[in-house]
Amino acid sequence: MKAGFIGTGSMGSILIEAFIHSGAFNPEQIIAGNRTIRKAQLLAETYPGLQVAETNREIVQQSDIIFLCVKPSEYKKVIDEIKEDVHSSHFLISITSPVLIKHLEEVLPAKISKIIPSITNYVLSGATLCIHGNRMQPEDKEWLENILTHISTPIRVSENYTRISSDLSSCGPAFLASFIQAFIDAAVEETGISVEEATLLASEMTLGTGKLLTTGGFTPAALQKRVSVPGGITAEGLRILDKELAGVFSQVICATHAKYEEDIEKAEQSFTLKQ
Ligand SMILES: NC(=O)C1=CN([C@@H]2O[C@H](COP(=O)(O)OP(=O)(O)OC[C@H]3O[C@@H](n4cnc5c(N)ncnc54)[C@H](O)[C@@H]3O)[C@@H](O)[C@H]2O)C=CC1
Ligand SMILES: O=C(O)[C@@H]1CCC=N1
Repeated sequence: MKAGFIGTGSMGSILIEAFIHSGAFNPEQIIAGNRTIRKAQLLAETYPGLQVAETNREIVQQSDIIFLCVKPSEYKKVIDEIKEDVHSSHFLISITSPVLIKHLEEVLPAKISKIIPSITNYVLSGATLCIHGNRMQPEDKEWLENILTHISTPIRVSENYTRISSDLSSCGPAFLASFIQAFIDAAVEETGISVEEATLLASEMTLGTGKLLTTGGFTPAALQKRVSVPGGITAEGLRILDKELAGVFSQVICATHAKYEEDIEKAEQSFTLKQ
């Protein structure tokens, strides 16, 4: 089986590296291309055997499964370029949330799924959201999710919940890192602890907390309760957080959803304009 990657920017590269490191694909099974070809060539230098394509058509012609890893604004252009080479036996995997599966199915005969990866997949962790199109048979869904299991926990979501699921799973690492950054900055400013030491402590804490919330059997609420010794110190800090963060995540979600609606509209226009 050959896997093709159109776009080797941030997420395309992360997926390729994660698939290789996890053993899901060996470099010889991968063909990749990018508008700035140097980015794909760098991957080939790191992973000998990985084939660099000069054109997107070449990627499609040589692949069984194609990962489309460009931004939504580039989708229509890429699809117009490759559509004659896409067959009903191809698997086409889109990794972007605002391009709806129905639009892709209207213009391409392939079996189509949308998967939303996360930077956490780089360390073979976190979720990959799976939204399968109508042509994906039960065995196709299982096959694709088996591949994704090498790098993540595949989780099926409804397309209606793509944005909020992606906020939690894919934007989440950046949101959490922003929270941790603020904690570290305050620690340094208030106490004089070194940035390095504060960062190490916060990072180890984050890893451990992630384990407690996944394999450790804790819910977020149970975890707060367990750490907050009655009459103790944690409760003093949580009191401030509860007060100051009230409503913050509602604002975050409203902002991501507003941008998402804008992107969906632009993507829809690109698909309906010049058919
Ligand atoms: N970065 C992240 O954590 C996540 C990103 N995504 C989605 O992945 C998609 C790509 O995002 P990034 O990789 O972060 O963006 P990026 O800008 O780093 O990568 C996109 C790549 O596509 C290439 N490209 C553009 N037009 C092309 C064309 N016609 N042919 C071939 N290559 C072309 C660009 O040169 C660039 O390297 C976005 O839709 C984003 O929403 C999804 C989940 C997480
Ligand atoms: O910022 C973005 O648009 C992408 C979507 C999910 C994570 N990064």
